[in-house]
Amino acid sequence: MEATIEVRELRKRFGAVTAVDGLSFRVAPGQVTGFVGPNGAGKSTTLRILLGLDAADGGVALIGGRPYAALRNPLLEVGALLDAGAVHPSRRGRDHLLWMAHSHRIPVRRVDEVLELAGLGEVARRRVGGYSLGMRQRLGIAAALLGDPPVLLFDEPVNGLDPEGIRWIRTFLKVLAAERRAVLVSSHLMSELEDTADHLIVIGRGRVIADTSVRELLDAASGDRVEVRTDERTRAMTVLTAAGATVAATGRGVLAVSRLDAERVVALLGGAGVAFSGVAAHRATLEEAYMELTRDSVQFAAGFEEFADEGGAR
Ligand SMILES: Nc1ncnc2c1ncn2[C@@H]1O[C@H](COP(=O)(O)OP(=O)(O)OP(=O)(O)O)[C@@H](O)[C@H]1O
Repeated sequence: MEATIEVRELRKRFGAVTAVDGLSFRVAPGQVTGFVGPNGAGKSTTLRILLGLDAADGGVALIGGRPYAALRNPLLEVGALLDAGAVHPSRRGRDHLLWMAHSHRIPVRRVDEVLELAGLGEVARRRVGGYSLGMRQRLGIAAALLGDPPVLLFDEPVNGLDPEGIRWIRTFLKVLAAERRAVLVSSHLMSELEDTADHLIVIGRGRVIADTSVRELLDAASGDRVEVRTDERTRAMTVLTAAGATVAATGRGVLAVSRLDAERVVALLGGAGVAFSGVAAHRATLEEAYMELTRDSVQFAAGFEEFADEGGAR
């Protein structure tokens, strides 16, 4: 099976709320693709439709070129982590996986393999009710990997994890992608995907805002700005503006210069005898780039309280 995820013109409404509004994107194998957007943007709904848990009102959602309902052996074709709290607390971790494996004719040896992969070997025979959130998250990931699927969907996998757990999941996602799987990971926080995602699909109000490599997004957000450190701000501003630059003071002793490259800035300041201690091209952070993209897409329309409630429940 082809390791791809594809969504075309996908639509979904819940009463008056349009959750997904003509969404189209394709996820390629071999890289971690971040699926990012503010709360309520439509990420979970899209993932649920991909997994056949919700029906779309229009468009298609395909795993390896086929809708979920048409997959012959779903566990072998797509793995997903949606809600790590879904396992019954009285059930033991290993038994939960054994039950899943049995119903899909997956050998018992694979159960122990994924328990080891997820770092759960030692607690596998304990009841899930006694697991920490991190352990439950790992169990969810072990379950997703049971059928060794080429396509993986993770909904907010680092939610509520401690720094060690977050580091573990990040590394794990990269390893899974390096094995040529298609890995789609949702998050409402860009910082969670920093250093992990190679590609980003940014959505807002159920629509794609950007479908871009992380590198391209950062390059675009960084623009042609140059930052200059100088104690002679007024003189520097005069010299640079006269040469056609737009200059703004961004902090104590720091000027942001647009429309001139770093080399020209150095030459102009040097030529005019203005002292400066540093000139550097500005690099936007992923968070800055994301804020810029989603500025107009944060959902206010449905009422603040509803979203505050939703946020509190997560
Ligand atoms: N079962 C449902 N019934 C009614 N409205 C729903 C339902 N599921 C989602 N919605 C609404 O659809 C919109 C999209 O929600 P969704 O959960 O897909 O967003 P999200 O991007 O995953 O958000 P978050 O980051 O908060 O998880 C929201 O306005 C939400 O309130």
